Amino acid sequence: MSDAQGLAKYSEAMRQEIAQARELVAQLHAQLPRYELVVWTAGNVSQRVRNPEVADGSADVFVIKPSGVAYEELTAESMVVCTLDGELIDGTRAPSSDTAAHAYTYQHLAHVGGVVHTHSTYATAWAARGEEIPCVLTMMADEFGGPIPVGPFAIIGDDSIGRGIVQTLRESRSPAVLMQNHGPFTIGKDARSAVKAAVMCEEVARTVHISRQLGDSVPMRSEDIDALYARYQNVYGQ
Ligand SMILES: O=C(CO)[C@@H](O)[C@H](O)COP(=O)(O)O
Repeated sequence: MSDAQGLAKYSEAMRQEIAQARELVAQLHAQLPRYELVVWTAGNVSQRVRNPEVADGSADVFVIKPSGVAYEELTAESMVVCTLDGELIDGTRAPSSDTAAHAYTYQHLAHVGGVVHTHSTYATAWAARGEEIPCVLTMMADEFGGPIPVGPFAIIGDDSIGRGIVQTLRESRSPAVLMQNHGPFTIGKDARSAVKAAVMCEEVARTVHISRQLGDSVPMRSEDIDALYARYQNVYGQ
């Protein structure tokens, strides 16, 4: 299942980048069950591969998992390659059912290099309530720069989910959005960063939920959130 030309129209350098992305995306998929962010075949990870021959990014592609394949069966070879229009250009199976959402996000957020979707329990419980996760932890200020916002309810099948992701994240520093009644989508400079955001999103969703059972959380000052975010994003681990 590929278009007539497949990857032949891309440079050798880009084909090597795509091969490396297949290896990486296959490995990163294993992190979703490892951190208990998905069950069965739910969830997906993708990474953009930029085409240096077209500066506006319109000729970029991305690597994503095939739809409905068990995590233990995912390999680099089984990963599929799509255009930013969501069209399959190389792969032996149909791409993820969330391909349109990933594609729309890459099309409209040029800085995004990786997208992840999970159904992690606590973050999805907040999504079921349509309630953003308030920024009441320094860990949230570090990673999300504020609350984790809720995106609109959208049914899979067209650009709706992608539009909801983009319109929500454009208004937030957060790399995670809780799509109402569905679950979290995360973005990053690459797929590994987006997977990290998905792991941290579930962690804080759980902690803040538990805190809520014990009483009211103590709000954080915006200036403290800003300072923590700036430190973590620009200094930590450098
Ligand atoms: O929530 C959804 C559908 O929006 C996905 O997480 C599916 O559960 C996984 O679909 P594939 O990536 O296997 O097509």
